[in-house]
Amino acid sequence: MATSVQLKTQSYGKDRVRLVKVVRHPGGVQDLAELTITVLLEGDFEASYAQADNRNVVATDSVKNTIYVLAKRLPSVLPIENFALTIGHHFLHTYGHVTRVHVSIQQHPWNRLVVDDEAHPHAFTRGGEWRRTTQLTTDATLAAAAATAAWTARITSGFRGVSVLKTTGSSFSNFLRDQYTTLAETDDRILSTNIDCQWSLSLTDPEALRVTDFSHTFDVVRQHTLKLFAQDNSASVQATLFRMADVVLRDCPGVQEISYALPNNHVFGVDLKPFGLNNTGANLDVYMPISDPSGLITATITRKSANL
Ligand SMILES: O=c1[nH]c(=O)c2[nH]c(=O)[nH]c2[nH]1
Repeated sequence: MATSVQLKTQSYGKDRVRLVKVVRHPGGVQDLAELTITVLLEGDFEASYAQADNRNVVATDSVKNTIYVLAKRLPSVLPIENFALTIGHHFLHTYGHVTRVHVSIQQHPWNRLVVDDEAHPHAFTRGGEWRRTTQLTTDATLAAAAATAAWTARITSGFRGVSVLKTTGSSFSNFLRDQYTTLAETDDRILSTNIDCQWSLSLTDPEALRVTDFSHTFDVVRQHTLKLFAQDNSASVQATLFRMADVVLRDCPGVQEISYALPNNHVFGVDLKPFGLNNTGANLDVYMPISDPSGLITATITRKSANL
């Protein structure tokens, strides 16, 4: 039967693969990594959609198994960027009909428990709900075009869900006022957000990827972001976001561009006038956090190209 439709794009694989890897050092100290992983494949899979022909389909169950096998073979799954590179490399090279692999990894924080002032060798406490993240896309067609490189990859690093709040040092005024505006200007408010930050590194070849210290960059970007949040005399979430990006791009020459998504989790002063209480201005100290809706400020900041 002739058909007038065709597959435009596809990717498939396994989502939310959960993995814990323990590294046991001589002497009894053990390390722990907990990851959630997504692997999606692109390539010659049209027949599985259009002709119900599964011969080229690597079962998503096999994709999941492969992740565990690769984790077993490696001494460590950290840093997650290197594990993503191993996974991407594996699928691209094992299956000739796979032309592109997307790998996304989240690392859930576990900190060593401190017992009687000493770091415990094998007990941990969950370090909150934030996650370190990486996204990798590796592409065989690009590699073939480059001819010299065995393969190539685009990789981003980041973190999501880092919850921060400051009780002063934030204002919001001089914004557009029209018939829809009810918000009062403020020169002192609570600023609360969950930082979502992703950056890309300028990596040109597999060797650059291999020697990059992803964890050092992660530490520096996170520290700069949190320090700027605390110290900035914020005129708006937008202005603070831009300053965060500016300080990272100034101090990390390898970072090509950086994106933030910052919800503005509103925490408004409560009107206590009906109770004869002054809860405004210098007397404001009782607030009500609003769960929904929040503002959401997103931006990508990049380097100006040299010839601009
Ligand atoms: O920092 C802010 N930026 C906005 O765009 C905005 N809009 C709003 O209602 N409050 C705020 N705060």
